[in-house]
Amino acid sequence: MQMDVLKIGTRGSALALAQAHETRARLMAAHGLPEAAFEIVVISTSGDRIQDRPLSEAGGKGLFTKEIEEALLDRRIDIAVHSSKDMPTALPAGLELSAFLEREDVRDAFIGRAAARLEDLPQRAVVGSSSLRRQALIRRLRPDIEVVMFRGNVQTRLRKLYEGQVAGTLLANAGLRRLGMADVITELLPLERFPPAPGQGAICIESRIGDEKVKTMLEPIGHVATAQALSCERAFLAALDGSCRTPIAGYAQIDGERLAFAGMILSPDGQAVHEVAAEGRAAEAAPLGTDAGERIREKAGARFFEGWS
Ligand SMILES: NCc1[nH]cc(CCC(=O)O)c1CC(=O)O
Repeated sequence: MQMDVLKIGTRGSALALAQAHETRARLMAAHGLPEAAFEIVVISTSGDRIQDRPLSEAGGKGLFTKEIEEALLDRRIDIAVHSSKDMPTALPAGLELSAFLEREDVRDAFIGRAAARLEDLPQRAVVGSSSLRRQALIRRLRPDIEVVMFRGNVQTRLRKLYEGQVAGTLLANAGLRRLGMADVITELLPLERFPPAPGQGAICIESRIGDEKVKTMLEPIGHVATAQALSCERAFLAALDGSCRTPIAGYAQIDGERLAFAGMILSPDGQAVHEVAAEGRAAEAAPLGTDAGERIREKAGARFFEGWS
């Protein structure tokens, strides 16, 4: 019998390909299918092409997903594999996040050259990061440190580090692990002082709403607790209006039927910080996240989100 090939869309970066291969491996194992039952389709996105300015200025998160979502809608691919962290809260009509793979470790990793630990860096050391959240968290902890924009893929960033352009950089532990590069890490940063970005460490799969064949395929590889955590974190982000110039952290932990969420927003210099906590039933993940987002908005005041552009 002729079998349909499931087309898996992904960006072409090493991390994106690792995530697509992991998804394919899980689908093969869950369904006893050969590799030939899948085709990995690499799609270049505007986010991959823009290298000369911060993405938050060029249009933000959607830049990594637009062309891939067009391919989904045009049926050139059947599923798209993404880092949840890079997904906008609003998806195009007709598409949904239909599965989340079990989450990796969510912590940020420090890769230091001048010192193994971030807090042991010399005064006024230069650290590279293009994440608004990481920049603000570093400055909050060490106002003397100079944070410089640091873009490019993981390999490029590490080369710049070892060439001596910076004394250290921060990357997601999850990404380094998926690349088999966790050995470069010199410190795993504690969650309390370095709360992760919403979605960090979780691979999500996007597909067409109503595609029953895909839904059946994905069912066994989806992880319920990760989906609940992500539903809370994405609702939190959406309630903050996705104001992509504001550093935002948010992390939901699931323990059986219970969910605990911690959220934080910061000024870019790390000196103004607002925190929010929520606890409740995992089944109510989304309303808990929305409520946390509304509460932190209220605490901070509308002007907090306008002051930093
Ligand atoms: N914005 C790039 C991006 N998107 C997801 C990850 C890491 C992997 C993950 O969080 O799942 C990274 C790189 C990084 O932050 O180090």
